[in-house]
Amino acid sequence: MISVEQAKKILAENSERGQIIEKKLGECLGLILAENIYSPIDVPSFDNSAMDGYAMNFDENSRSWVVSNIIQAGDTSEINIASGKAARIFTGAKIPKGTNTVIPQELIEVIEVDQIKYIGDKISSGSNVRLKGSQSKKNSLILEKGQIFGAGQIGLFASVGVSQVKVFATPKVGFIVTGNELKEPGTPLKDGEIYNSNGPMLEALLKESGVKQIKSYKAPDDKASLQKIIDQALSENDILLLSGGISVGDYDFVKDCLNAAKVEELFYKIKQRPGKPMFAGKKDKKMIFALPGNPASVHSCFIQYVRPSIKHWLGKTAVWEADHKLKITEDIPKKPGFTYFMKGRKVNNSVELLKGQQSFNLQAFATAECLLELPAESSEVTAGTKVKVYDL
Ligand SMILES: Nc1nc2c(c(=O)[nH]1)N[C@H]1C(S)=C(S)[C@@H](COP(=O)(O)OP(=O)(O)OC[C@H]3O[C@@H](n4cnc5c(N)ncnc54)[C@H](O)[C@@H]3O)O[C@H]1N2
Ligand code: MOO
Repeated sequence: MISVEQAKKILAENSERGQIIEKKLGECLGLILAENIYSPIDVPSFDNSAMDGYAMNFDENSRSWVVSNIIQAGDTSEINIASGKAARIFTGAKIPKGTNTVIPQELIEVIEVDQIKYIGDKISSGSNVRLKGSQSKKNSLILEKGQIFGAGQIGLFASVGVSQVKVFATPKVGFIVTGNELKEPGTPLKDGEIYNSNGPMLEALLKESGVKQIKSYKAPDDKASLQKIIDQALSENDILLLSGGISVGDYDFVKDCLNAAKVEELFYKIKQRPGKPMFAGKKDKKMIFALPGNPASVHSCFIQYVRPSIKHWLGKTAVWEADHKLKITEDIPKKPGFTYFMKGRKVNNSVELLKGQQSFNLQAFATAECLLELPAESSEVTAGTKVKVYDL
């Protein structure tokens, strides 16, 4: 049996990265940028007006002008404004030659149809002009690789005209739930049967982790059927998860079947609670995680081992570290020798333990915000001690 730290080290050394592929900007939400992006143009690409108003060559001594032109946003013609003249102009429209300033229309009095007068006192030369290149200079670095795509990044790239970028491909992930006792929610239960909660939970965890191609499989506790499904799922996916059947019972066939499928073992059994009998393996570049069937073990092991491996695949860095170190609000007794992962909630910059920590019990996950880690060596962790915290 290995420690949590050893298990994470082995996975960090063996995790794979997705291929670098080209994607249309509109398909990049949630993906990781795999190249530095330089602006192909100046943005704005021309000096333009920040206000609806009037453009003129402003100097402190002149306060009235004759309006000679009207310039709309999108007008591409070359317009020259003579000295003493002004142009009626609108937000986003190109600043015409011969002008350097825009006065908003609220500060202008129209004396006659084409005669205007400035009635304010705050305007100076250059006011309300958005200069060429003031957002992004041509050829300047606008985003470094490794950033995740959200609306902000997509908006920025669109503004400089980038329509296609290099990103890390997302993995195809399959998960197999094993167990004769499983029924789907929405169907009646016989005594001795339970609802399959791991399946829907794993699907949601995968989606939350940024996986887009997900296949689910179901296997009975029968070696030949399980073998067939494992072989099929291995051929169809980059990452394979299993729930259940990895412990020592007479019907726990997952490990034997993975061996038969030539999955190389990275580790089996971790000194942790919950999730002791977890298995991780590899076949070529495919990652395989067999998660102990108890639902809270599935969730906890996913957060500790599967999610970081997926994030690494997606191109993220520093995926194995805790998100915070926070004080616990109460004494927590524990047995030394095992790392504990416990469901908690953040309160005033500390973390509070939730009720219902058993590995069959999913209630705490409904209100949990994080997992807190109690170190293997300690026998009791006293209130006020800072512990590692992982956001859910
Ligand atoms: N003699 C021993 N027995 C057990 C040990 C041990 O060390 N020695 N370890 C225990 C621990 S810890 C865990 S965790 C479980 C892991 O067992 P398996 O991975 O073989 O899982 P199963 O036996 O198939 O199921 C365990 C439990 O979880 C329920 N389950 C399974 N799949 C689902 C699902 N999709 N949705 C909801 N619940 C599910 C299943 O009904 C069982 O109650 O082994 C302990 N035993
Ligand atoms: O450690 Mo096992 O994962 O249920 O309690």
